[in-house]
Amino acid sequence: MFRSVARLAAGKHLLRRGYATASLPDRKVAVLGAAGGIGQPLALLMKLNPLVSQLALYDIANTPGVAADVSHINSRSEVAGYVGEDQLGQALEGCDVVIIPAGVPRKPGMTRDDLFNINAGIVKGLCSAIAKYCPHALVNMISNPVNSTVPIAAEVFKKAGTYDERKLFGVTTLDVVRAKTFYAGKAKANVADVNVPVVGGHAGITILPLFSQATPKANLPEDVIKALTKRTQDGGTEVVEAKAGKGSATLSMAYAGAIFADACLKGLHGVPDVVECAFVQSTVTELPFFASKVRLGKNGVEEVFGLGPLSEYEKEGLESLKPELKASIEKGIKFANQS
Ligand SMILES: NC(=O)C1=CN([C@@H]2O[C@H](COP(=O)(O)OP(=O)(O)OC[C@H]3O[C@@H](n4cnc5c(N)ncnc54)[C@H](O)[C@@H]3O)[C@@H](O)[C@H]2O)C=CC1
Ligand SMILES: O=C([O-])CC(=O)C(=O)O
Repeated sequence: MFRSVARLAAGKHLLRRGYATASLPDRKVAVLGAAGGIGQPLALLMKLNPLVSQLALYDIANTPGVAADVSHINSRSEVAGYVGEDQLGQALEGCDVVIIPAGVPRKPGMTRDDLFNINAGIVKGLCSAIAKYCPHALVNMISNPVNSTVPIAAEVFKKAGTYDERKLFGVTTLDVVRAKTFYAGKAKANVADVNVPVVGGHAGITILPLFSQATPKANLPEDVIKALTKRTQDGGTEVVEAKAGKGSATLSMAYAGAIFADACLKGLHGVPDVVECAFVQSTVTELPFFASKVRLGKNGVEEVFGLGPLSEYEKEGLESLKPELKASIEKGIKFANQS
């Protein structure tokens, strides 16, 4: 990701030794939940991103230490830690991008939806503050269940009169990261060259990798495609079980979150053809939110791409995921409007 920033800088004659970052615009990024398992490595990765000039690290506890630690890294951005609700406004003020990995993670035996009761309220509170302090920021929602937390955020923003569907994203990049890794292994391809779109949502069967569109092409047999699909859908559970009660994916999620935030920043910066999969407001199917490829630009989502040609297996997967995804979206909308 940072290689392409270097290319961008070089292309504009900004690069001599390292980044001529003084020529890059100011961009403030906040991480909400910055002291957590995802938040800490994500804070580190965002500190390394030359497109960030101010990095605000917010949590309900422990952010002063994380911020002091990360702030010693000799990269462009100024880091500040904010702790507790009293400081949330300051953390958010002037933000261009807000990344939300706040909330509880799964333990073995739980579904992402089992996190709803705690995380829905957390996300609702944070989004109310975003509507107040940085209503124009791009919001990258990581907190689970993403299939419900994104609709909750949309409802909160609608009520506040700040909703802009181009600026709200459920981060599904980890599904793409996993699909690429698993596909490269089976296709014997260089993982750096692999692309796999992943559409739908971010939980179990709602995660639909489109291996028929994977590049480079490998013509893998049907049973291998099915196993790859299942492994991608169960990728989160694989990590939850391996961590045996100590949480869910944090390091790979921080990596994925940093890739997606970087794409948002590149879009804001006017870099052309920035395309990532994300869970956004959508008319690609009859569901109001759906993950598919989106083009990012100066206003957030510039274009939501359709699904392209699907295999029979993917068509079946698409039909099977709709009822669950629809129910999760409706659950989020209902929660936001009743409480
Ligand atoms: N979208 C995705 O692909 C993925 C999403 N996740 C989700 O990300 C979330 C966070 O996971 P972890 O970092 O592992 O959990 P964690 O428990 O290690 O960290 C969560 C952090 O959120 C903080 N927090 C709680 N309430 C808060 C509030 N009101 N405001 C600000 N911060 C608050 C906690 O103090 C804690 O530091 C979970 O919901 C998890 O399911 C995890 C992996 C992948
Ligand atoms: O599985 C979980 O609970 C965390 C998550 O969303 C993922 O790793 O994809």
